[in-house]
Amino acid sequence: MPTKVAINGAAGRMGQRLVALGCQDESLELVACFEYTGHPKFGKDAGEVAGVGELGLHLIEKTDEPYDAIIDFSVPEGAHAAVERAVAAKAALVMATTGLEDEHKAKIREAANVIPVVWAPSMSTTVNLTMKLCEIAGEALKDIPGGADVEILERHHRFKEDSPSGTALRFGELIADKMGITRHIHGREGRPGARPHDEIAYHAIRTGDNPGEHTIIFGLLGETIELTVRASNRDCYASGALQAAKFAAGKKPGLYNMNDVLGL
Ligand SMILES: NC(=O)C1=CN([C@@H]2O[C@H](COP(=O)(O)OP(=O)(O)OC[C@H]3O[C@@H](n4cnc5c(N)ncnc54)[C@H](OP(=O)(O)O)[C@@H]3O)[C@@H](O)[C@H]2O)C=CC1
Ligand SMILES: O=C(O)C1=N[C@H](C(=O)O)C[C@H](O)C1
Repeated sequence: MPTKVAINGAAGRMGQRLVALGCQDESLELVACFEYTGHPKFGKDAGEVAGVGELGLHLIEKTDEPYDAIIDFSVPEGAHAAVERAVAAKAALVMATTGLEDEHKAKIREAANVIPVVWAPSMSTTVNLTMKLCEIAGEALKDIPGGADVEILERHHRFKEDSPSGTALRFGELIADKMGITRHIHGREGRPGARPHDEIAYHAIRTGDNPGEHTIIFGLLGETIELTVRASNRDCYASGALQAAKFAAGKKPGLYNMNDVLGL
């Protein structure tokens, strides 16, 4: 039986790619495409909005159709609504929206007591693999004589609303955990003085239509290692999210991440 999937934020940049890839995947069935009522494309056919032709699925706010999983790529308020929908439908939730406030995060954790939730700031295989590599680097360099300076650069399209990216923050958390770092700073200006080793600095670049890239620098005295991961388009995130929906549907309640989905 195909996994029945609903998409929240279906008219957005990511929502459109989920519709486009989802309608070609025989192992799943798109059953609902949600947007809020005031959206300029509300009521239109989601396939036409996504540029793949009419699918007979309209951008709606409510449905009586049952679904096994809901995927959310929207905004914090939309994510909040998706959690409520998932719990009410007893469906799995794939949470991809970033820039969430603490109250939204608490709501997701609470939902994981009653439904399966896959929650990750990046659904990309190569990003999640790079996170593993950074954990290895952090562990290996944590006590290196002279210290290793960690700087995280991220580059995204001009329309992105949250900074730094959720992915950059996750890279920082994972590395900080391995290296025992507690100070996180965002950019530098003025005369901050010599750089202490026990800090991670984030730099967010916004330019053009970049679908997302991250560079993690470990700077030593005399040598440097940099790990870069770059999306060529959004399909790496969309296909990861569809895979996560199939993974989570029917699983027992709990919080899962993309390592669980990808077997990393
Ligand atoms: N985890 C991952 O792998 C990835 C995560 N993301 C994250 O996903 C999110 C969406 O990104 P992107 O698609 O580029 O953004 P878009 O702004 O293109 O899409 C978001 C969509 O959600 C709509 N929306 C706004 N409010 C609601 C609501 N209450 N309910 C339902 N839909 C709503 C928006 O409408 P309107 O335009 O009118 O506001 C828009 O159509 C971001 O947080 C981004 O960081 C992105 C890529 C990968
Ligand atoms: O907004 C985006 O585009 C992206 N957002 C996610 C993030 O904030 O980490 C993931 C990806 O980098 C694309």
